[in-house]
Amino acid sequence: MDTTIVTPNGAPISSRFHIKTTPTAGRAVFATNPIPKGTPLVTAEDCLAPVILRIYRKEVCGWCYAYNLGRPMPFRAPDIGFAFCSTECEAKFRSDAGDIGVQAWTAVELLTRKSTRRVERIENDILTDIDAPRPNPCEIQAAWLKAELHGEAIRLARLATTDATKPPKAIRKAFSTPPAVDILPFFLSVLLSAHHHPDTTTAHISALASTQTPYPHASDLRADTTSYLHLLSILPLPLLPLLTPTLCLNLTSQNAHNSFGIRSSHIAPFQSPLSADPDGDEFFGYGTWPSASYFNHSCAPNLEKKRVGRVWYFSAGRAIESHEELCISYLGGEERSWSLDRRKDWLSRNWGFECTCQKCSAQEAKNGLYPSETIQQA
Ligand SMILES: C[S@@+](CC[C@H](N)C(=O)[O-])C[C@H]1O[C@@H](n2cnc3c(N)ncnc32)[C@H](O)[C@@H]1O
Repeated sequence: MDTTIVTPNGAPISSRFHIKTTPTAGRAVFATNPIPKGTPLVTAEDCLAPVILRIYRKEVCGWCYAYNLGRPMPFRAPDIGFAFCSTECEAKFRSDAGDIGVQAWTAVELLTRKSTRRVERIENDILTDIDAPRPNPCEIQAAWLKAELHGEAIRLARLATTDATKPPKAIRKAFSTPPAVDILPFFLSVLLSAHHHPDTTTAHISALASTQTPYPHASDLRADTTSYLHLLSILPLPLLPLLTPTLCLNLTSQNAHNSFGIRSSHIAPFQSPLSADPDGDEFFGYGTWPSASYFNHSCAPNLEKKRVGRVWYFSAGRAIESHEELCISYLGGEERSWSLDRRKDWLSRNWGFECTCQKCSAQEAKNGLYPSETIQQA
């Protein structure tokens, strides 16, 4: 077994564990010494590319992701299209975005609101596409090349100072397709992070595991290229040099392997968020935390994870031996009790990998010996 120790950009550093390459599951985190149950291991505060789905924007705080069982958040910010649980959260959002970020969110909100009625067309698009094969790397490259050429025309049009009352042709052509309302914020939040933290953002994203075929359907690829063109058409000019097809494609490729769901967590009144279930049912968005992205999945995880606001906490769920791999579960709630076949199928379809965790490997070995009995119990 390959035992090379690696230190990817943005990965956590600790005396309790290190990151090594594995033969079957990319890089993984291993204990360097025995770890007692309950030991805190990683606190991930580096929330990157958070997306709160548009349909939840009024119910979920745009900064700390608080959720009050579907009731609207008390502080609405219609200019930027978010709602907040407190004025402090709104102030933190605005300060993190900076003036240029607030301008950018306002531009995205205007575009999204103007075109909400046309969004139905996107949904129909997805339905027609559902049985089509995943776009392959050549198709992906061709689509982005086409977008890049169209994008060049938009950049030139925006740089040319003109008094024309009508938007230039390249921009009108981009707007002939309705906006992908949940992709625009995904690209924009990373773009702002890259603008404010140029040294770390792209380095941390590029270090993450990625895939060459991140788009489940051709409509997902179209949504990305369209969002690129829409953002080029509306964002403040100083952000445009950072917005490139490479950035967008890298983001989507890495997101497919590293995003954490932002869920309701079933926080009942008076329940401490630390004791809530982080995989609670309601899925209202997702985000990437690079420092939390090196834990592989296990169907019998030895780590527990909790999200409190924008921070994920990872701790030992049981006593862990030296050299043991530290794993979380990518399955939520009841999915953890599914059969071996159902778990494997779900992980393969949603995450794109064949699970090689110890529990699955042991069950498969057993099934090889006694197939019909053990599949029922898995
Ligand atoms: C969040 S990343 C984990 C770190 C990753 N192994 C790396 O090299 O950066 C998730 C990816 O790791 C791999 N992975 C995680 N758990 C796995 C498992 N149980 N079996 C096989 N591959 C796994 C898959 O490629 C998955 O998409």
